[in-house]
Amino acid sequence: MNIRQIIRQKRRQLSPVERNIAQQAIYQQIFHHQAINTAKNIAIFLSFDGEVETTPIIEYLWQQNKSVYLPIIHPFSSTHLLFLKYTSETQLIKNKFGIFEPKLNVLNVFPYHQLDIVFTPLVAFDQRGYRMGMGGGFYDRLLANYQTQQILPIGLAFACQKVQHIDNKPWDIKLPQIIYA
Ligand SMILES: Nc1nc2c(c(=O)[nH]1)N(C=O)[C@@H](CNc1ccc(C(=O)N[C@@H](CCC(=O)O)C(=O)O)cc1)CN2
Ligand SMILES: Nc1ncnc2c1ncn2[C@@H]1O[C@H](COP(=O)(O)OP(=O)(O)OP(=O)(O)O)[C@@H](O)[C@H]1O
Repeated sequence: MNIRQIIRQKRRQLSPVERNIAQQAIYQQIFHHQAINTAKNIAIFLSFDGEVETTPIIEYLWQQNKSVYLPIIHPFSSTHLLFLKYTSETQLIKNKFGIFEPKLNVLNVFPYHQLDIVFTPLVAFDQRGYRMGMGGGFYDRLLANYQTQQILPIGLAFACQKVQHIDNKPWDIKLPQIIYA
């Protein structure tokens, strides 16, 4: 097994109690986070494969009148993501990876550079903020120029996903913040 598979398995194997305790601590950090509370347009993701459960975060953001967006795999350029507005009315369909995403309606596509916060999924991360994702390069491409666009990417993870050192490649982006517990 490679490191990606090992950490994915560790993440799936967290017990319900461990998962719950960690998630409550993560949610508390988010609910008290200055940049999140002052943001307007926030991209997040729907969890799969044992990722931190994002539904309570989304509920909180809706309550705070934030606009929430979810990634979809770009229909004509399958290496890129698009962000679509997510409301309680949004129709969800499973993408080719088995992850739920909003049904494409061009009216709901939101320009990436207008996002304030991008919650970023990850498989493994290190102290420096380097991350390893699912291997598609989606978030590395997406966030390549985040610093010039006033976007704040925030990684979300369990403590068991932290590793000593990510052997980072030239295209790997370093996350300025990772919320984990
Ligand atoms: N919740 C969530 N949504 C997300 C991501 C994520 O990491 N988490 N992504 C972050 O980039 C993108 C999806 N990236 C993915 C890349 C590879 C695989 C995957 O399971 N690959 C299979 C083999 C390929 C296949 O089935 O076609 C595997 O690893 O077994 C899944 C998602 C967009 N949406
Ligand atoms: N900024 C970029 N421009 C062009 N290609 C890129 C870029 N970032 C990543 N890639 C390509 O994507 C592929 C997958 O990258 P990598 O294994 O680092 O993905 P990952 O970080 O694990 O996945 P993700 O970002 O989707 O969570 C690499 O082969 C790389 O060539």
